Amino acid sequence: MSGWSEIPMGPADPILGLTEAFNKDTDPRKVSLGVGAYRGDDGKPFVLDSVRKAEKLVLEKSFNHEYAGIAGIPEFTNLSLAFAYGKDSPALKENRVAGVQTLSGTGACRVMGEMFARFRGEGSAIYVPNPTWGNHIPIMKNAGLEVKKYRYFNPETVGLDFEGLLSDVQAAEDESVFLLHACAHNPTGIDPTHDQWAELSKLMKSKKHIAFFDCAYQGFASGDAEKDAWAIRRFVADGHCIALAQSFAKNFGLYGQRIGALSVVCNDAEEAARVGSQLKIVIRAMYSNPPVHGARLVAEILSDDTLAQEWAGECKAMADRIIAMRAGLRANLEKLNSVRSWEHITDQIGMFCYTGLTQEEVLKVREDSHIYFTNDGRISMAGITTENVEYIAASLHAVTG
Ligand SMILES: Cc1ncc(COP(=O)(O)O)c(CN[C@@](C)(CC(=O)O)C(=O)O)c1O
Repeated sequence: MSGWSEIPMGPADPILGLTEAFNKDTDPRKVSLGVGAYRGDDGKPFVLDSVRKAEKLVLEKSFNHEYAGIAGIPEFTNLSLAFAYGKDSPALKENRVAGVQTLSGTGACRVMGEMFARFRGEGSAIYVPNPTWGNHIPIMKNAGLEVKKYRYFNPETVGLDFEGLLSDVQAAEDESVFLLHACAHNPTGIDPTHDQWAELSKLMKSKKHIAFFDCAYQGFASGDAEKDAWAIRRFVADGHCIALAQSFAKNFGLYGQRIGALSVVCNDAEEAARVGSQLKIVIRAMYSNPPVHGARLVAEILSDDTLAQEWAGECKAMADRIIAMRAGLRANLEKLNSVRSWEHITDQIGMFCYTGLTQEEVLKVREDSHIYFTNDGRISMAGITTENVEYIAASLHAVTG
C-alpha cells in the first residue's frame, strides 16, 4: 500500500455518528435522542452540584500530574468496588477481588475482552444479549473473541424472552462467558426480575459459566445505586467469580472524564493477585495508565458521606426525570389515539426506550421531523423535555399511526 491512498472511508458510528448528523442539521425543530447522555429539562448537559463541589476540593488539594500507575488511583478503585459490591462485601473483605481503574466502561469491556482472549484463547466465544449495546460487538471482536448471541428481547411481547435466554444458557457448552447488563439494559430498558436473576444465577452456576457484568448505569436505572447493584451482589453471594465493568459516565455525569473500573472476583487473595498482575500487563500495552482527574472527583464524592448523599439525591433526580418523561411520552401518544400500545415506554427502565419502530420508521421520523435516534428504534429518554415531548409524540404518531 503506497502511503494512505488506499484507505477507504469508514462508516459513521451508529450511535456517536448520529450526534454528528444532528449537529449538522440546521432545522430549528431538531431533537437529539441518540447518544445516552443525560440532559436536564432545559435540554442542556447537566453537571451535578456534588461533582462541582468535588472539583473545588480536588483543586484545593493541589495534586500533581504524575502518572497514576497502571491500575489507576487506588482510592478510586477501592471505592468503586465498594460502590458495586457493597461496603460489607465478604469478597472485598477477603481481598479476593482484583480491581483496576479503566478508561470508563468501554475501556473496562475492552480490557476484559483481551483477558478472555489471552487466557481462554483467541477466537473463544463470548455470548452477548440480542440486542446489546452496539459497541459491545466490535469491542469484543477487536479483542479477538467470537461474539455469539443469546436470546434476550421478545418483539411479540416487547419484553424479556426469559425462556429463550435460559435455553441458550443451558445449550452453551459449560464454562462459557456470558455478558450481562447489570441494570438498565441497553438498548431495551428491560431487566430481569429478582426471581429471574436468581434462576439465571443458579443455571449459570450449574453450567460453570462465567458471568461478565457490564454495569454502566448504577444508580441511574431505579434512582437507587444499592437497588441497581442487586444482580451483581446476588451472583457474588451465590458464589460466582464474576467479572464486572463499571462506568461513572452517566451516573456521575463524567462522560468526557472517561472514568470506569474493571474487577474480577476470585477464589482467594492469591488468585486475585495473579489476575491483577495480568490485568496490568494488558493495560500497560494498551494505554499504559488512566486519567487521574475524574477518578479524584469520584473518590472525593464516594469517600465523603455528605457528598455521597448529595450525589445520591442528584442521581435519583436524574432517574426520576427520565421516569416522568416516560410517562409523558406514553400519555401524549395515547392522547393522539395511537393504534399501537405504548405501555412498554413506562415498563422499561433506565436511559433508553426501545420503541419498537422499524428502521424504515426511524428514518422517516428523522427525515420528516429531524428527530435523531438509532436505527434500531432506541430513544435516549434524557433528550425528552416537557417542552419537546408533545412534538416527539406527534412525530412518532405521524409515522406509526
Ligand atoms: C451498556 C454500556 N456499556 C458501556 C458503555 C460505555 O460507556 P463509557 O465508555 O462512556 O463509560 C455504555 C455507553 N453507551 C452510550 C451511553 C454511549 C456510547 O454508545 O458510547 C450509548 O449511547 O449507548 C453502555 O450503554
